[in-house]
Amino acid sequence: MAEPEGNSSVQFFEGVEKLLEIWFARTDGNTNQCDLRNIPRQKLENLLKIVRCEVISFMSNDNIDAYVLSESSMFVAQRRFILKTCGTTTPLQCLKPLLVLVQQYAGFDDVEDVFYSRKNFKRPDLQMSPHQAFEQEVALLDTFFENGSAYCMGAMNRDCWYLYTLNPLSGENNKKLHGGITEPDQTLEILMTELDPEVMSMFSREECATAAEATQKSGIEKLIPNMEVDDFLFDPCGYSMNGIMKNGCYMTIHITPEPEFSYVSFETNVPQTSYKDVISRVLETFQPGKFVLTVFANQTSSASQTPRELLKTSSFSEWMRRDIQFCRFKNYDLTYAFYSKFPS
Ligand SMILES: C[S@+](CC[C@H](N)C(=O)[O-])C[C@H]1O[C@@H](n2cnc3c(N)ncnc32)[C@H](O)[C@@H]1O
Repeated sequence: MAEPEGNSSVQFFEGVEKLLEIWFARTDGNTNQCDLRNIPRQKLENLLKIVRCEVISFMSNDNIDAYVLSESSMFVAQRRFILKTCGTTTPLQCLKPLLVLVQQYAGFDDVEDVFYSRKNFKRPDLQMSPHQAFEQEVALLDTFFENGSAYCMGAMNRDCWYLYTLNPLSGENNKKLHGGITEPDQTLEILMTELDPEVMSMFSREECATAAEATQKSGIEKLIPNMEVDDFLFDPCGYSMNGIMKNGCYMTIHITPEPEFSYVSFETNVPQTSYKDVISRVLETFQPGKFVLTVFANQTSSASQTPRELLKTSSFSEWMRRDIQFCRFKNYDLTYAFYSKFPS
């Protein structure tokens, strides 16, 4: 029989996030007057109550509103809504009120694309409905979206990554409305586990007095230059940060440092013709034992060559790689792979 994990005096925290990204549109194509940032702050805060988290910090520029949450982050741009939440939050429970708010305040009447994804939870038994199983999440998503398809990438009984996205068969009569996002778009995610305890100790009040100190000391501030940073250090440990650029690009990092269940996520939509250097810097900074890498890039993105590059054996050759795959969803290419350190 398996032994219970870790030190039972430490309260378990599920670092793995549920990531919901929705792109909105109008059936008549006229989106000039539409903007998700017209949704009043109080309405968004009410929405987050349903998700079981709250805003702890906020920054914005002309292109993006970025919220640090008690459980991860939310980004609101003109037509793209991103909600990334960890712990036992329930982001899919806010779908119905969100779609109402979007119509009422932002003026959109159509969903152009949806991406709901997450790694497998360490303790699915602690989650609340509909997040106890991916099948439950999919059943709920299917009640809102036509042409949604659900996938499990990796090993179903071990490390895996779930994805739900709109993927209509080409030639279906709704293709015109849901043809896909045409502006360049890309997202890199690195989901890391079994992290170096010395690195993780920096994300505690014992070692760093402020979030800014942790950001600087750990090297997070050098991962992607020219980011305006909003960071938060939890007590006694735990760290979250959002970074935004004037052009609306973002990065976000969340850290659960407890050695018994350490987890770090890194995500950015900054376009790069090669993500190799960013990925190397992230791995160097956090020193994980294992990680899942996912890269989405649509056809107009400068990152569309990523799959070819990640296939090269010289890329991350110091890591054992399992299950590298390429998939096409509408006009997006997805590359994903699972990596583990070679045993020393
Ligand atoms: C919100 S942060 C980052 C979560 C993120 N999804 C990740 O990558 O793990 C979670 C870390 O902060 C700690 N923490 C301390 N106080 C917390 C609070 N009030 N709410 C959420 N997390 C808190 C947790 O124990 C955990 O280590």
